[in-house]
Amino acid sequence: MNTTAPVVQVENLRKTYGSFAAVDSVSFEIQRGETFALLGPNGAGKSTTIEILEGYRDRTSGSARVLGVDPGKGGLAWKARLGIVLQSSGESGNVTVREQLTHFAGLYPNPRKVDEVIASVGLEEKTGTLIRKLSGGQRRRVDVALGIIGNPELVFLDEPTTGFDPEARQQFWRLIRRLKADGTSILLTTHYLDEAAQLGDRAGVIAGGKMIDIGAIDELGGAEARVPIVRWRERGGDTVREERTHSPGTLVASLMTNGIEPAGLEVIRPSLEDIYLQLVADHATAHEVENAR
Ligand SMILES: Nc1ncnc2c1ncn2[C@@H]1O[C@H](COP(=O)(O)OP(=O)(O)OP(=O)(O)O)[C@@H](O)[C@H]1O
Repeated sequence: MNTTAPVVQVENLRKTYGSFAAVDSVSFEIQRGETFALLGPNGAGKSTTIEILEGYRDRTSGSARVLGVDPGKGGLAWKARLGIVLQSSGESGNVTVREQLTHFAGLYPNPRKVDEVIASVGLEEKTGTLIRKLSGGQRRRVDVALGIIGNPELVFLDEPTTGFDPEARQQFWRLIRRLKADGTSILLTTHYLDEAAQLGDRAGVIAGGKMIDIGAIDELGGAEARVPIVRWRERGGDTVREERTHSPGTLVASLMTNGIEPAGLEVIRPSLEDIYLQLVADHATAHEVENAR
């Protein structure tokens, strides 16, 4: 196993359906041990990209390597090194949680311990329950458990926490951090930007099949997108004032020297969600302008 080569290498990946490009010239890499979040609006091309990398979907053109192998040609030994949590689960079976996980553990050469995995997704109380009798969120936890039971080197998580309550989401984040600490590489898609910010090392934003930005989570959108906003009320007045500035301290100091005592002072840094929404909106505007030409 080459431990320095990227676990995922994608170059100019393209998937078309007739004249429609669902994925259009997408390139990115994921390094070993890295958590990479693929973000983007509904229909952007995230699942298509992931499904190509999982070997479930053919690509039209471009190159892809997953753990050094072309996913279109990956065999069983390659599949056993991957953990896959699909967007929608087919798990509604007439077997219990433990039976299902024990069955799947038996399919892998080096599985994790079933009880440990059940505990890590918080289903200890449900080990003997039929999967079809679980709630939607609990079933989703079974999907996640099935995705990691084989002790994979690389895990694909396609919207893993949809339907989780806040506590389950926190628990899931702890699980992902443990996987990360064990050196597992992760490709995650999520519509929860706080989830991407919590878990991701880097992220790529896809819109309309194209990668519109890629980078470290705390650098996405560039420095200008991260300028904080200072918001305050002038004492005695109701009007809320706000100003974008690179140096909030200097602004507040100058207000004070000018005799303005700012009440309810807040310094707001744009969240990943703010930055993401701006990126997607800018892309949509640019697209409209291009189409109008
Ligand atoms: N089999 C197919 N035939 C034609 N178009 C398809 C097919 N599968 C997907 N598409 C289209 O490709 C585009 C990308 O879909 P994809 O599922 O990759 O989006 P996504 O980013 O995962 O969206 P979501 O966030 O809603 O899951 C969509 O416009 C979708 O309608």
